[in-house]
Amino acid sequence: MKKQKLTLKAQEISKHYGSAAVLSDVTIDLPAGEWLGILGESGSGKSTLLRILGRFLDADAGSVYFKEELLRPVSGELIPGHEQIKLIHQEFELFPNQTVEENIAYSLRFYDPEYKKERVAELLQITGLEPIRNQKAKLLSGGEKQRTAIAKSLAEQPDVLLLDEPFAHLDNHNRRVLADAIENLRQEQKMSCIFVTHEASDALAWSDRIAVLRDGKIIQTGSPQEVYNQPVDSYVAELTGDINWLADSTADKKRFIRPEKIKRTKNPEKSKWTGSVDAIRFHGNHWEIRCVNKQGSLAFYRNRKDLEVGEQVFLTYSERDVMKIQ
Ligand SMILES: Nc1ncnc2c1ncn2[C@@H]1O[C@H](COP(=O)(O)OP(=O)(O)OP(=O)(O)O)[C@@H](O)[C@H]1O
Repeated sequence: MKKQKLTLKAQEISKHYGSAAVLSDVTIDLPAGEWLGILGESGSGKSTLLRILGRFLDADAGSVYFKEELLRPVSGELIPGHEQIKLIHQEFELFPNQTVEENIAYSLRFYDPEYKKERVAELLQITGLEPIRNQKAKLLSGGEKQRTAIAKSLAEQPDVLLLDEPFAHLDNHNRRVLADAIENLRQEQKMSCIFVTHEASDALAWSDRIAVLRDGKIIQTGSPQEVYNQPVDSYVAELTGDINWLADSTADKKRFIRPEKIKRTKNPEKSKWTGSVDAIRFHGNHWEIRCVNKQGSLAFYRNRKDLEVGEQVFLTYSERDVMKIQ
């Protein structure tokens, strides 16, 4: 195992709002350079956790360390936050009447003008904002605001970036552009990042490691592949993708399989599941075929539409791909 120092460490963080527990004993390790995705449903406590990590909110119990330094409580301080940990809120906090370039340059107002100019140009390029550098912030789309806020927060090269739902409310085009900007950041800026999301596909695509947050508790941490292929329970299995419960599941041993692991066979002797097509749905890059028999239903994917509703199908899968949860 690689010996690596942590940039950020949160230890046994708990937080209540009134009598409601929002976070319970949350422990998070962020090694230098890692992108950690926190995946959880709406209301699971993601934003609260980010605000505690960014020093905008105090936990009721637990500690946050930045490179071995225990962070002081934030309440009572005039300016919350931390110089090396930048939190980008969902509201972005840009100056509406200033241009993209002016918003970014503001973060560097105490720097040498020559350096400021170079750094702003670099940030505009990394985040793909160069073509709209002179656009006023109030006229930007959601995705452009998001990228400007990221560029502004990166200006002083913080060690840790905290992103609250970076892809929320973006159309496909803006998601693509932001994704390219993030890829550039990962490669060129070498910073650590914690981002929270309720979209499994974003967490799976962008994280080195994922922590699944459910009702304020971390219930699984692992690589995207581990969380997807070896979920600790049916909640994580269903949160991270489509699943088919197999009819031989029992109360104390549930068995399920992802639709992409199921194959069609023309040979009835090789079939593990026989039924008829009940519905066909087009998803752009694949077709979802939903089949039924007396025991239940099963969905699988095809990359072309070679079946009709009502048609009989023989399906097979490898026992290796069946996931089992006690
Ligand atoms: N200032 C507050 N006072 C009281 N309750 C709050 C406060 N802030 C958040 N909550 C509650 O705490 C819970 C967790 O909120 P939080 O915003 O951290 O969740 P989230 O996972 O980020 O949700 P979303 O994905 O919808 O933004 C929610 O039930 C929310 O209503």
